[in-house]
Amino acid sequence: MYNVKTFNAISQDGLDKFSDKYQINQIDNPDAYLIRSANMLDADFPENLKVIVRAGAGFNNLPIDRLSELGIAAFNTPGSNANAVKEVVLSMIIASVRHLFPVANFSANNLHADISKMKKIDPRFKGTEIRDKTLAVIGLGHVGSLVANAANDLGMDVVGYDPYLSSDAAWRIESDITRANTLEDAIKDADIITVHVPKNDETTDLIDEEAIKQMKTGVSILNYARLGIVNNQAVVDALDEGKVASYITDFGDDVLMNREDVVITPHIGGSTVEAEGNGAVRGAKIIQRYLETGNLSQSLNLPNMNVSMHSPYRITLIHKNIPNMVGQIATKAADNNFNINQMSNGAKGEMAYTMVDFCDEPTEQLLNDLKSINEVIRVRVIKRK
Ligand SMILES: NC(=O)c1ccc[n+]([C@@H]2O[C@H](COP(=O)([O-])OP(=O)(O)OC[C@H]3O[C@@H](n4cnc5c(N)ncnc54)[C@H](O)[C@@H]3O)[C@@H](O)[C@H]2O)c1
Ligand SMILES: O=C(O)CC[C@@H](O)C(=O)O
Repeated sequence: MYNVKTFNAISQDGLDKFSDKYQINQIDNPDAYLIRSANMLDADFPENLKVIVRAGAGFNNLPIDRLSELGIAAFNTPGSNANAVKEVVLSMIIASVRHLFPVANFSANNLHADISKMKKIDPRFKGTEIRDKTLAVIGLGHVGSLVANAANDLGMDVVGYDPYLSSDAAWRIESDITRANTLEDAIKDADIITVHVPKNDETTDLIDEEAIKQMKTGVSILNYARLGIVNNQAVVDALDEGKVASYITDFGDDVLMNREDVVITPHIGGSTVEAEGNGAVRGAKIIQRYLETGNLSQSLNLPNMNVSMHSPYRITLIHKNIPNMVGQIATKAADNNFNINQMSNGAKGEMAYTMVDFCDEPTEQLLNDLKSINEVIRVRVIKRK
């Protein structure tokens, strides 16, 4: 029996995907965590924990280096909620240029007023169209590429910026979208700018005072990525100066409160029934595959590995990516008189992962010998079903 602990509200669609070999939230020392936005940066992880899946895209709530040191495989589910974010971002762009929030507030507060007269005297009620306006999309991954394509289809002139664009993402982007070589090139002529990058050291304050200086007066900025990618104080100063017209974000902050030129949503970009279902289902599949076969793909800290299990026993080893690990592992097997049926190894950054398949059941002696190899972090035995 495997044990899974969940954090946050995990969609039942995902929980239903676990087979009857899994117990959910029954014990405190589980094999797997399935989480959403729960902050794990300072968490203590139970000794038995082997895998943690963040159902969603952003993984800045996971201490990836520490998880690697503990031999815990980490995953996210990028793309599972990208369509949800695309839809809310496009809604917000249109709501912004048509001033729909102040207009709706006005109507709600003036039920008995003569609205047609107010329409003539209040210039806020005349919006603009998005067609032929320039949209800069910063980050063209799962979310950014969908936003860029959809805005392009609605007649916007779209400029994308992503210095690390993957070839998969490049294929997804419509050919008439302009690709900028620098952030400045992307934002300088934009009427609207939307950020879709991960939060990390490089992207913290990506949109700061200097970046705002390079923008056109009257620009609108959207941040549905993470708090801190846009420097909120710089935006507030630019709103006060009239340089920025509006700021729309999924991440509240004291400096943004009580302003008519700011719209805040409470981190709901990926909160749709479909998106939460997608993330939880993917999470449940990742956990079962990793626990039952050792195979994995697109982990945040370990290499891809996909080898069918033809032998009755498999040992998986998480270790440092240094010379002669495979040699030492093979030698320990030979010293214990174990014949290797299959052996695979891969590396990702400083981490490496080796899977060794045997006909015979691994002995305590073999396992202890493997654990004793310097820089081996975790040794696990999997028995074929
Ligand atoms: N509001 C929400 O609920 C919500 C939902 C989903 C995602 N997000 C956030 O949006 C981010 C993007 O999600 P995604 O699914 O598109 O992720 P993704 O990994 O598919 O795409 C991120 C893209 O950003 C690019 N990038 C990285 N650094 C960059 C930089 N300095 N300048 C320009 N581009 C850069 C990458 O090359 C990649 O193509 C997530 O990391 C997450 O923080 C928020
Ligand atoms: O899990 C959530 O509610 C938000 C997810 C979103 O921020 C993400 O990064 O995928």
